[in-house]
Amino acid sequence: MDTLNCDPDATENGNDYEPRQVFSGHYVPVNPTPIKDPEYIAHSKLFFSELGFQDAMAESTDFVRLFSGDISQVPEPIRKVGWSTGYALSIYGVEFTHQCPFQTGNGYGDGRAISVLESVINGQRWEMQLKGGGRTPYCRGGDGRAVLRSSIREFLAQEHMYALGVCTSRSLSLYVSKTETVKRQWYSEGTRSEHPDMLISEAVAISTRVAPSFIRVGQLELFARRTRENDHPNAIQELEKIVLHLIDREYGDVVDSQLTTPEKVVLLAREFRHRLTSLIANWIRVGFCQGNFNSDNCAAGGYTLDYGPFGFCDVFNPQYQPWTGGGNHYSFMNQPKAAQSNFDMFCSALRPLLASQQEQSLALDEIQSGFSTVMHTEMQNMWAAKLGLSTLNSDSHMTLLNELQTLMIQTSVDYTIFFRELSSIPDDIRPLKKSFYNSGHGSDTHQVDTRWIEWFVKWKMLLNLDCDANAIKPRTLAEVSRQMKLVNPKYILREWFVMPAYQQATAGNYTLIRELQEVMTQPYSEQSKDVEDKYYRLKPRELFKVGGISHLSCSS
Ligand SMILES: Nc1ncnc2c1ncn2[C@@H]1O[C@H](COP(=O)(O)OP(=O)(O)OP(=O)(O)O)[C@@H](O)[C@H]1O
Ligand SMILES: [Mg+2]
Repeated sequence: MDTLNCDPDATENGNDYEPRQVFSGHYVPVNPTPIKDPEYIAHSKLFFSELGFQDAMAESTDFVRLFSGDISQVPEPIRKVGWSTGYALSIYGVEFTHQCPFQTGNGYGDGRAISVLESVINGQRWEMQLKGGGRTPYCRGGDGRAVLRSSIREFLAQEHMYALGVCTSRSLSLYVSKTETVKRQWYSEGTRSEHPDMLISEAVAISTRVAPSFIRVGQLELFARRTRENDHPNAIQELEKIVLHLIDREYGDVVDSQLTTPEKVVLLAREFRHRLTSLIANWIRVGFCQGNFNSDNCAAGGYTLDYGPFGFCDVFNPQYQPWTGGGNHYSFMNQPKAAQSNFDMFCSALRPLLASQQEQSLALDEIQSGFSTVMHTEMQNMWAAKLGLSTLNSDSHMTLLNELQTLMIQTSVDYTIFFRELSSIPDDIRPLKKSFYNSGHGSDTHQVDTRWIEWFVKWKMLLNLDCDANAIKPRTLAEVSRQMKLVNPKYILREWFVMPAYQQATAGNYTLIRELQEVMTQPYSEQSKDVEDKYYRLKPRELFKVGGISHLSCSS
C-alpha cells in the first residue's frame, strides 16, 4: 500500500462512515465495525496450513477479535486502520455512473469490504479483507453487513473452487454474531416466486478473504475515467501507480521490473488475457456461473472474485443463470462474451498510459482483438480434456461436441454426473443414464437411447484413435480415464447442499458446514460410499424452480 495514495479528503483515523464522493487517491482509510458477540464457525484448514498458521489460532481471542472486525488492539507492525477502495462499474462494456447516491460514480466502491492487513508469508504477499465489516464511505446507504447465509456460501465456494483448480480468492475465517441481525429480503420456504416474497432478520457475519490484491477491472476504469475527464492534475500518475501496483502484486513473475511502463502494460495485457480466458474455460469446465460478471466483479489478477449470485449448474443448460437480475448476459455459456467485455474495458483503461507510444499501442490493439481467438482455443482445449481427447482439431471432433451439447440439452443431463460417469470410459451408455433427468417416455426412450448410443460409439472411436495417435507412446484407456477424473469433478457445491447447511447454522449447528468443507475440498476423489450416496446424485425434482435454491434475486 505504501506506493499508493490515500484519499486526501479522508479523516486520518478511518472513522468516517458517511457516504461521500471520493475524487482522487487509491484508497480511503476506514476502520471496520466489529460484529457483536462473535462466534467462531469455520476456518480453512488447508489455507491455514499453507500460511503456516496453527488451527487453534482461529479460535484464539486475538485472532477472533481481529477477523470479526475489531482492529483496535492489533500489535505492531499491523496498523490500526483498515482501507477500502473505490471502483467504477461497467455492465457489458457500458460504464455506469448513476449507481451511487451522487449519480456520479464517485461514491461507488467497497461498500462492505475492508482490508485490514497485508502480510508476506513464505515469500508471497497476501491482502486480507473482511467482507461484511461494516459501513464505508462507499456504502451508499447500505448497512455494510453480510448475512450468515451469503457468508457461508462465499466461504465454502472459495475453498471449493481452489480445490477444483480454479483461480480464486481464498477463505481464511468465518465468524457470526450471536446477537446482531439485519433485515434482508428472502424467499418463503418452497416458493417458486422469482423475487423474494418476505423480509427476514438474519444474523450478520464476517468472512475474511485473501488474495495477492483485490484490484478489479473496475478499479482501473475509475482511474482511467478520472484521467479522461481531467478530474485532478495527478490523475494520469494515479492511473500509472495503480497499474504498477497491480503488476507488482499479481504479475511480478511475468513482468520484468526493469521495463518501461508502456512495455509493462503490454505484457500485463497479454498475461491478463491468458489468465482471464483460462479462468472462464475453467468455470465452464466445472459448471460454475459467476452470475454477475460486471467489471467491478472481475479481478484484474485473473481469479474468481465475489461469490454473490453464483451457482454450479445441475442440469446442463447454456443459459443457466442463478441470478434473476443477471439475464442472459451473465449466463453460463455466455461467460466468454462477458469476459471479453471486461477485457475490452481493461484495455481501454490502460490506453492513456500508451499515448504517443505507437508500437505498444498497436501491440495492445492486437492483444485486445485476439481475445476471442484465444478464448476459443481455451474452450476447445477444455472440452477436449473433458472428453479425454488431446485436441478437437477435426470436423468429426466438432460434430461430436456439437451433438453432445444438443443431446445434453434435449435429455436434460446432469453436467457433473454425466462427465464423471464418462470418465470411467464405460462399455455402454448405461452408466451415463444415471445423469439423465429426462430419458423420454415409451418409444421416446428408445429413440433417445439410439441417439446416445450413436454418439457414444463415435466418441469411443475418436478416443481410441486419439490413444493410438502417438505411435511411440500410445495412451492406455486406464490412463485417459485417470486424467479425465482429474478434469471432471465428482462433487460440486450445488445450492441445494448449501441451503440446509446455512439453515442449520442459523440454529447454531455447524455440522453440515464442516461436512461440506470436508467433501467439497476433495472434489475429484471418490470418497466414501456415504458421501457418494449423499452428494453424488441428481437434484430432486421438487427442488427445481424453488426460490433461494434454483435462483436468487439478491445475494447480500
Ligand atoms: N450491505 C451492504 N452495505 C454496503 N454496501 C454494500 C452492501 N452490499 C453490497 N454492497 C456494495 O454494493 C456493490 C455491489 O454489490 P455486489 O453484490 O457486487 O458486491 P459484494 O458481494 O458486496 O462484494 P464484492 O464484489 O466485494 O465481493 C459493492 O460495491 C458492494 O460493496
Ligand atoms: Mg461485487
